[in-house]
Amino acid sequence: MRKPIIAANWKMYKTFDEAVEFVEAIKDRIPSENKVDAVVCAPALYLPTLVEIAKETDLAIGAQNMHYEEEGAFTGEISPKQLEAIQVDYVILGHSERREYFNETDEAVNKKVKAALAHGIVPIVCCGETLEEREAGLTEKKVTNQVKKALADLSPEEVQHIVIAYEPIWAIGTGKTATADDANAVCGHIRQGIEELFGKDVAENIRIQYGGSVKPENIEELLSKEHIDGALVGGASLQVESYLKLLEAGANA
Ligand SMILES: O=C(CO)COP(=O)(O)O
Repeated sequence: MRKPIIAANWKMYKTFDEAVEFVEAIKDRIPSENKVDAVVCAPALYLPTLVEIAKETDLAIGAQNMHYEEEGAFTGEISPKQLEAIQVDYVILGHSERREYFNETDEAVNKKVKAALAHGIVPIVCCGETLEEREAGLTEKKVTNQVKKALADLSPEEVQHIVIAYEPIWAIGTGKTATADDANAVCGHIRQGIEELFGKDVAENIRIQYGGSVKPENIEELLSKEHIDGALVGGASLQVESYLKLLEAGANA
């Protein structure tokens, strides 16, 4: 059985004080690490502080993006080496907002995935279709292709450490959730694609999250589905009680 992973993606929300207050408020209320992996992916400039506060608790801290180079003349960027040095555990890669607004390509995502793994950071690799693609019946093709390109040239051993997040773009921040059955079907296709590329064991072990308007009211049904192993949550991860309810659902799934 795959352990659920519930990750908050705070995006560009919260001031420093609000972020600190949030992590202080939840750090001793996280369900056991044996039952659920709890992650908060915060704006980069808060990471060292949040890692320090969350130390010796069951909460892990993640970044929302990174560059693939170790270091260099890349003004404004943050490297995997820098994240590793402050003990960041996870990094979200290839989020649709980064692909859309910052021109992130499948090729760049692939380089970032390799760089994260080389630095012991778990990549949460995002994929998902637009509404037009869904209506044209292209969902599975789009999503499996994104995953295939993100994981290009990796070994089965490397792939099993990765987390995939299926986030239909039309469901992000819109209040529209994919039905649990639809989300499960796409996650099942992703798993199938991974089996074809990396074998049955990897496909059975890799965790696939659903993201897109996940909230305490719908998470249980989503997590009850065979191929959904967690959630990547934006809006509903910004309030303490709401995030804790999501974690509870993960721990009980
Ligand atoms: O993009 C998301 C998480 O990465 C989903 O955001 P919402 O939960 O706000 O729809």
